[in-house]
Parts: sequence; structure tokens; C-alpha cells
Amino acid sequence: MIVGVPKEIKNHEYRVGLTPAAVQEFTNNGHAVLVQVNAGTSIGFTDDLYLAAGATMIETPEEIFATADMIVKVKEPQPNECKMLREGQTLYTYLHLAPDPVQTQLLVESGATCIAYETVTDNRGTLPLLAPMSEVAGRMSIQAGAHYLEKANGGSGTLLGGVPGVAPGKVLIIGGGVVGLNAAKMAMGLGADVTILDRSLNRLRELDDIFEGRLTTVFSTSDAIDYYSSRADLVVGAVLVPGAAAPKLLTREHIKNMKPGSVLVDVAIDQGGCFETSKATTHQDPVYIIDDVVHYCVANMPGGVARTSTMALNNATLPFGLALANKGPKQAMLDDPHLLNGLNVHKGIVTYKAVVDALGDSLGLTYQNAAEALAL
Ligand SMILES: NC(=O)C1=CN([C@@H]2O[C@H](COP(=O)(O)OP(=O)(O)OC[C@H]3O[C@@H](n4cnc5c(N)ncnc54)[C@H](O)[C@@H]3O)[C@@H](O)[C@H]2O)C=CC1
Ligand SMILES: CC(=O)C(=O)O
Ligand SMILES: [Mg+2]
Repeated sequence: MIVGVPKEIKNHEYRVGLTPAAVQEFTNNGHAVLVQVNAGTSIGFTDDLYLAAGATMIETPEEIFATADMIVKVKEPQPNECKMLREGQTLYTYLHLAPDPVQTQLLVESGATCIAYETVTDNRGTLPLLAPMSEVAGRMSIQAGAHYLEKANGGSGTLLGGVPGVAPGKVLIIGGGVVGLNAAKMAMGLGADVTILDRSLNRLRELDDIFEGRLTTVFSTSDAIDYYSSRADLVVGAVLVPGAAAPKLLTREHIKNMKPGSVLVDVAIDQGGCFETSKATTHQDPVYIIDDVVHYCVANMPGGVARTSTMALNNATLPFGLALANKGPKQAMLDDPHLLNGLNVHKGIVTYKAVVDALGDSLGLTYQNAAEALAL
């Protein structure tokens, strides 16, 4: 098949869908790969490296979208990219549709087969194509939080690790999955006082074991959020209900009761955010302040460390990408229920239940099971 890799166009998004090493795997399997000129140059993946891996370099995204059977990207397609997709073409990338009616409508209209990295599953019940970026974003959340706690950056002037004789800063992490675990590792490494909330008791047990009791685990209730957020210097939003819009767990009232100069990092913003006052921001303009609380809500945090993130993402996406190319998308999904779980839209039908639950009424969508839709 012909695989196309356009340059990412979201604000300060320097990741790229395929590394040169991944391109080599596709060409070794007999596929043609079209890569947009300069798609990876800024992170050291030069056009020469792609050429050496067997890619053909293409000047414009229009030509790539017009020619490729499968488009491999990182971020959700922007409106002008959605309009270039067509029936019979496969899109393999992050989508995050539940909080995004505009993109959902455009993908439905395109007729394309749209596979969302973030809803592909595995045998362990986790999300293997989301996990690497959650590892990155979880680690970055503490770096970002520490930065904005500095006085000159709008924060209270608190050092997360404290110093001998001065207590460390308090970090509250809401959601103890992959983002939460990685945020905790970084915060503990800095010497902060860390509390994690989760709805899963089993997950809280695992976290207690991993950190040998050195952090506080608390079952997530609104009462617990009330208590711990009012004392926190930094709150990281890290909940996920797969494919669905994030629940708004930290309300405007909670935020009013927080200490002035405290910082919120809403990593869950790509699913709409889990704080009532969150709205998506960019790497160029990452923060805003409401009720004296700094809000950091960058929806593509891993784009900030694009070289590490591109390699981490490709490690996870490559096996499924090769299956899609080698078997053809339909057979690859029918053979692998975990990949089939990634299918969100096919021939104008939304095949992911949580997306229809979030947007079905407003967009007039009806749900159809992914395997049935593929048979059409
Ligand atoms: N902004 C960005 O650049 C990035 C955002 N993300 C997002 O971060 C979010 C978290 O992702 P992961 O950690 O990989 O998910 P995960 O599935 O590993 O963990 C989510 C955790 O939230 C918990 N949870 C669900 N409802 C809860 C509630 N009401 N209260 C407390 N905990 C609750 C679950 O039990 C689970 O442990 C997702 O929305 C993901 O898309 C991930 C990477 C980059
Ligand atoms: C997961 C996601 O949205 C990102 O890595 O940008
Ligand atoms: Mg206040």
C-alpha cells in the first residue's frame, strides 16, 4: 500500500507520524512511503534519513492526501486535513473525538476509515498507543507545574522539594493511571509531598506497593477533592474514561478555595479536561489565570519534547501500523479485536460508543458496532 506522512500542523507540534526507522520497516515490507519535505527536520529526522530508509519526499500535504491509502499522523487532523480525507482511505492517529464535535462531523463527512490511537486496547486492559504519550505528559506535568510555581511565572513562589527546614510543596494527582504514575515518579523524585486520588481501589493498592507507602493514596470522592485541593500547591488532572469526555471533577468552587498562586496542570484536556475552568491552550501560550490559580492546559504536551515522544510513539504504533498495511485495514481489524477497538469512524458511521454518547444528540449520530460497520 501507499503510506503517507504529512508534516504536523498543530501549534508547536514537531512530532512526526513515522520515524526513519519505522519507514524502513514499511519499505522492507514492500510498501511505498510518502513523507512531506521537512516533516521531521526540526527534531533531527532529516529528509536524507527518510530517503535512505526508502521514502519518497513530497512537497505538499495535498499530494500526500490525494495519493496515500493510509495517512499516519500524530495529532488529530485539523479541519483542512479532514477535508482532504476520502472514503477508502485510512487515517491512523490520535483523534480524541468525544469533546470535539467539529472534527467528528468532518470525519463522518469524509467517509474515511479513522482509527484512534487512544482507544486501541491490549490484553492487560490498558491503552498501548496512549501509554507512551501519557508517560511523557505525566513526567512533563511536574516540570511544567514546578516552572509555573515560580513567582516570575505567576505562581506562589513555592519550591516543590522544599529545603531542609522548610516543608516541601504539596502535589495532588487526580487519576492514578499512566499519567498519574509518571507524574508521581517525577514529583517524588523532586521530594514533593504527593497524594494520588483514583476511583480504582486496585490501582491505589498497586501505587501503594510501587512507592512502598511513600505517597498518600486516597479513594476519589468530591469530599476528598475538596480537602486535598484546598491544601495543594500543584494539582495534576490525569483521569480518563476511555474515549469519553473527561468528568469535571474539580469545580469552580474548589478552585476558588485553592491557595493563591497554586497551579493546575490539566493533562486530561485532550478529552475535554477534568477541571471546570479548563480550556485548551498551546505551547506558545500555555497558561492563563482564574481566581489566582495558574491553569496549564496544553493539549499536545508531548509535542514539547518531540524527539523523545516521536520515538516512544513509534515503538507502540509500528506493529499495528504494519498489520494495517500488510493485511489491509479491514482484515487487520477483523483479525485483532484490540485494533478493532481503535476504529472510531468508518464510511460515515461512528463506531465508538462513548463518542456517540457524548455527541450523538447534537450531531444526530447513531452508533454501529465496529465489526458490523466494517462489513458494509
Ligand atoms: N495533554 C496531553 O498532551 C496528553 C494527554 N493525555 C491524556 O491524559 C489522560 C489520562 O491518560 P492515562 O493516564 O493514560 O489514562 P489511564 O487510563 O492510564 O488512567 C486514568 C485513571 O483515571 C482513573 N479515573 C477515572 N475516573 C476517575 C475519577 N472520577 N476519579 C479519579 N480517578 C478516576 C482511572 O481509574 C485510571 O486509573 C487521558 O485523557 C489522556 O488522553 C495523555 C497524553 C498526552
Ligand atoms: C495523547 C495526545 O493527545 C498527545 O500525545 O498529543
Ligand atoms: Mg483563590
